[in-house]
Amino acid sequence: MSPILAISGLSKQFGGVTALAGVDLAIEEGEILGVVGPNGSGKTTLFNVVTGVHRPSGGSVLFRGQDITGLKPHAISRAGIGYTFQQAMAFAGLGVLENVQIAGEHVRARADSTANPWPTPQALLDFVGLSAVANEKAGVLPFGSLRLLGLALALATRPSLLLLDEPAAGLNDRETTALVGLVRQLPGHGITVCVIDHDMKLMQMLCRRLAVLDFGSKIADGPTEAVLADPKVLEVYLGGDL
Ligand SMILES: Nc1ncnc2c1ncn2[C@@H]1O[C@H](COP(=O)(O)OP(=O)(O)OP(=O)(O)O)[C@@H](O)[C@H]1O
Repeated sequence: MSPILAISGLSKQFGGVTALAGVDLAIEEGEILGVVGPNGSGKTTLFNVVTGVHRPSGGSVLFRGQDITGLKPHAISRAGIGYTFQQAMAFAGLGVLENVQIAGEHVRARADSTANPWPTPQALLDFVGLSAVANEKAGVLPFGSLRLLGLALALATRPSLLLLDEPAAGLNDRETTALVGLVRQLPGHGITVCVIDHDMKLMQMLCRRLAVLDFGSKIADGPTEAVLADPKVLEVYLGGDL
């Protein structure tokens, strides 16, 4: 089967800084792929280029065979790629349920008419465990709940590929376990996942495959345990948190 996302030779320069130096990466339909690498290795830039936040300096991104390179974020979202940010992006003054309603409002009627696992905003809140605070203002939610709301907002756009940027940053162990439980269910609902995180325990729990970036280049890509034992990867993390 062809990959849901095929990234080829992707590069991005910021002035004299090479954030991505010709990355090839395929994300297979139905998998949870992890992307790791030291600070500044290009992980967030990779997501930002795929989602249209930044235009690449070179290379291409194919989503289900369609060239989406350099399209605007709204067009990429409409094509079916969702994204959660490191900072939760809810409207603080609006209710939790209202936020989910708004996020789902501009979703195109899907041509493939696949069943929606969460046909209402309320069903999405049930899924992420925030029903009890549906009518609270988003701005009063504790940090962990705000992250879950971020996940609900991304799912409300009905993505078939979801990119998660450090979804567990700042969460306690209980919240992280809850998040892992939710993310693991996504492939069963037809949603492929690609996740960036520094927490290798989290990545081992979530991902069967890891890709490793270093200075904007992919230095490893394969089964999680093999990648974490790869001397090239160990060297990059020497003295780090592996
Ligand atoms: N908007 C920007 N303008 C200039 N340089 C940038 C910009 N965004 C990223 N960079 C640079 O590109 C390189 C890659 O950054 P990026 O944020 O993608 O790394 P990262 O792997 O996500 O890091 P972290 O793990 O710390 O989040 C870094 O050298 C960074 O300083």
